[in-house]
Amino acid sequence: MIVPQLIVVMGVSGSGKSTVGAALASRLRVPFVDADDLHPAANVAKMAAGHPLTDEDRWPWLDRVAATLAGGASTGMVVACSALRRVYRERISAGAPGVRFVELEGSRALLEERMRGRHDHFMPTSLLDSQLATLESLAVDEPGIVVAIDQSLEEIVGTIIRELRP
Ligand SMILES: Nc1ncnc2c1ncn2[C@@H]1O[C@H](COP(=O)(O)OP(=O)(O)OP(=O)(O)O)[C@@H](O)[C@H]1O
Ligand SMILES: O=C(O)[C@H](O)[C@@H](O)[C@H](O)[C@H](O)CO
Repeated sequence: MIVPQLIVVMGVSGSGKSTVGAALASRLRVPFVDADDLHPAANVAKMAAGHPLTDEDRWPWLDRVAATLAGGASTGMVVACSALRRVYRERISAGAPGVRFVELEGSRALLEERMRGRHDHFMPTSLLDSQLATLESLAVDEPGIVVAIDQSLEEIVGTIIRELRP
């Protein structure tokens, strides 16, 4: 029997959440949602203007993320969502029981290079330091895995599928 999986691909801006999340969903044949598309317009405008989001900005958005995941419980779903702090992940897990997290981890230099390499994205590279300061890496008692981003997309997706086998 195929057990539907709920997976959040998380990490700071530029870590590859959207790219890895879409490829993972395609391999697993489940829907993919980018949490960037669930932000209220005000959040996107704030980030685009170079201001980091606050917890208050993020709570309603995290609840939308959780509700979206809960809606995918019968099919399985992959969502790309920064989920930077442990309390954010707990909020998502409360609304979408059974969700597991894949943290994409890389050096600051590589993250900056990848952010600078894209030209069609609202997120300014100047926000990378606040993203890193806010990040609480996945703890050993949280459900999920940490994957290094200094490898090919195929390697990253292969590792996730192997290690998160239901
Ligand atoms: N494994 C990889 N190898 C090489 N390039 C990669 C890899 N993963 C992602 N990239 C590239 O790095 C850039 C950042 O990736 P992506 O936009 O998916 O990150 P993100 O975490 O979704 O960012 P944001 O949170 O700002 O939306 C993109 O240009 C993407 O094509
Ligand atoms: O929690 C946050 O600060 C935001 O979700 C950001 O992480 C952005 O949405 C994303 O990284 C840019 O695409």
